[in-house]
Amino acid sequence: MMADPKTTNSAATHHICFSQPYPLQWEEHQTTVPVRRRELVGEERSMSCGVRAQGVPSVNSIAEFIPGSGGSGGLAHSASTPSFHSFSGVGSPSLSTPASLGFTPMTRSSPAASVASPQRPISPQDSPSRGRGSPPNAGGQEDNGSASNLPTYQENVGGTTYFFTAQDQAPFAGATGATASPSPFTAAPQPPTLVFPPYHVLPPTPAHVHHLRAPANAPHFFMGDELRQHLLEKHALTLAHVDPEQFPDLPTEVDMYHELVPLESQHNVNKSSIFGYATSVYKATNVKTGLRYCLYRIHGYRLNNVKVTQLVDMWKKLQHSSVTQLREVFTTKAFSDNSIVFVYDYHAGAETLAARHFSSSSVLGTNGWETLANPQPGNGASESSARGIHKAHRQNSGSNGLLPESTLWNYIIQLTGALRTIHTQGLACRTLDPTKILLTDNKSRIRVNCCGIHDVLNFDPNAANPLANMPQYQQDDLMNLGNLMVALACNSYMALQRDSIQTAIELINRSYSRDLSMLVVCLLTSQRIKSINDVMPMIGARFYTALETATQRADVYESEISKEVHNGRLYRLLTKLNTIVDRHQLHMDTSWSETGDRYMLKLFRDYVFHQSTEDGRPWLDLAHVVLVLNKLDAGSPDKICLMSHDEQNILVTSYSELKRCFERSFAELLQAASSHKTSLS
Ligand SMILES: Nc1ncnc2c1ncn2[C@@H]1O[C@H](COP(=O)(O)OP(=O)(O)OP(=O)(O)O)[C@@H](O)[C@H]1O
Repeated sequence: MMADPKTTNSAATHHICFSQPYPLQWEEHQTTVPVRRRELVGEERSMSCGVRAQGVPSVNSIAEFIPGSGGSGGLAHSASTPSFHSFSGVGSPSLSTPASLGFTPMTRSSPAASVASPQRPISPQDSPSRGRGSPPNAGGQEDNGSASNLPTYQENVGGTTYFFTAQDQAPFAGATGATASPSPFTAAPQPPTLVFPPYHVLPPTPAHVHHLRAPANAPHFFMGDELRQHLLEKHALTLAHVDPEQFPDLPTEVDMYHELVPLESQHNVNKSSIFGYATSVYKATNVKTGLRYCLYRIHGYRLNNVKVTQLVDMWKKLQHSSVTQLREVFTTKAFSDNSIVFVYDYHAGAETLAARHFSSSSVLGTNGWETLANPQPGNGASESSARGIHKAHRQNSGSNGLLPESTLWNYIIQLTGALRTIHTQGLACRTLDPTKILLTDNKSRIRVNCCGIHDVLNFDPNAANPLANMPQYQQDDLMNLGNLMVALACNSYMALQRDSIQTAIELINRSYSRDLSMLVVCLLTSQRIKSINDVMPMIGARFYTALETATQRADVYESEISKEVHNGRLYRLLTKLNTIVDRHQLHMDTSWSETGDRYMLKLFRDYVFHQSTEDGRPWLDLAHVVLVLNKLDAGSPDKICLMSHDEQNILVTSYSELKRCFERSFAELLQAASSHKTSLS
């Protein structure tokens, strides 16, 4: 379907340039190209190649966007793709940051800031001009700031400094009789100039990430389902409340915390085997900051010496990614007793190692320990031993019901990292127990929990030096690490019983590499391991594996974030657009959203979201939405044809002009909003 060239007059096309000030009636801008179908709107791609944004669109180029005109029979714009090269001859639009549009930008760079004008490609050769006063360096090179932009050199001859350019150098050398030799000042080869896309578009997943995970159906515009699900679960848990009627004993406020949520199914009225007191754990919200914390309450404890604050302060300062951070300690009567509360960072969805690896029944039971400890013919571990596989290379894969060796090393590396920091600070962990180690972030991260509680509960006010026993406690940490590894490797607490430990070591010896069993034996006997630093050589190259895994994970996360960074920007754009379009009234003016800039934006909104195919079906194409919103955000000089609701007129404009309409309209809204506030106050 072609538009009739005869119906387009020059006066009308002049108005298309929008050189006249607003507000204008929309009819003043219109071309009088009659159209017959709603799908007639489209983008004028060809004009971006040479015609300036202020130029007059040719009738042919308008007709190019009429569906079917090219014989394709579909929507012309659905096939449109951005041509980054088409901007080179066109005046670059004045681009503004999202902040200038009124909202605080979330991203570091705005489309404008990061999109280099194609007319002045970014070159790393740029340097400050001499006029700015940077003194020339002897023998150095600097920009002379002249129009020719030739580099200037300096040379000191007999106390006189001569400045010359590379061009001058040959005659200069000749005049002084110097031998012609290759100049050390020869200008470096120019690196290729880069042409950046004129607006943000999401690049494909980086190849190194794509080939890492590569699920064939991974969403391209949004983060992967697995990560999304994981984050949503954490958000939900962080925001979860409990019905106060279900917990009538729960205080509404404890010190600076409220919205308490018990993290255990029932209060642990039995004394904790670790601390010797009854304990309760709650998620709570800080009243001032709204941040979520974990309150670890020790029932019926009366603090009677404030000297302990010295140790508490040391723990508060200690920071490590594998230690749950202690924030503060206070006593309270809010629970109708004397309780002491330790406030730690809250990690949504955290699970203890005990819950993960030793189910509640198996903590007391054997968890298959008997079978594993006394292998029968047919048991995988004994068979591999019989075949004489070299132990140094054997790695338990987990197929025999035991934990994979890689998991154990992963735990060892994180736990020894935590211990190293704790011991370096002169403290000791004292809680290396499966119930006091948290698994977070899809079970890949572990954190030592409840640090500092022992130090407070067992504080001796009469001790001259509260840190005097720390070396002994640090040795205990190493022993406890050995015990923890035995329990995890044997899949049972039973292995730690005095008469079982030898059998447990044999099982580890049979089922895991020699390195692992050596490490466990050394930890339990304190033979070769006198301090946590002695463990490091025994871990050896496995650090590289851990580093590699962490780096790969960081790569994947960065790739996922880069998808969402554009979504966040477009979300802000859409939010603003919707505050303008179809607004019922502004300053009691009910026609505000139907005239001038706002009318243009309304037609643009329809162009983005409400198009139909030739046979009347909704045309839904996310790529189209993303593309045109990006062009609007960057103020691209590309042309766009909008159609009136009565389908009688089309309007040719550019994204840069639409962006100006958008900014003016939103500024009006902002002004109206703030003036209203002033008048109210
Ligand atoms: N900092 C924290 N962030 C999130 N959840 C936590 C945090 N600390 C503890 N939890 C959760 O609270 C629950 C109870 O912790 P607790 O230390 O009491 O474990 P436990 O197995 O009940 O130990 P005990 O037998 O000594 O009472 C655990 O499920 C744990 O996941």
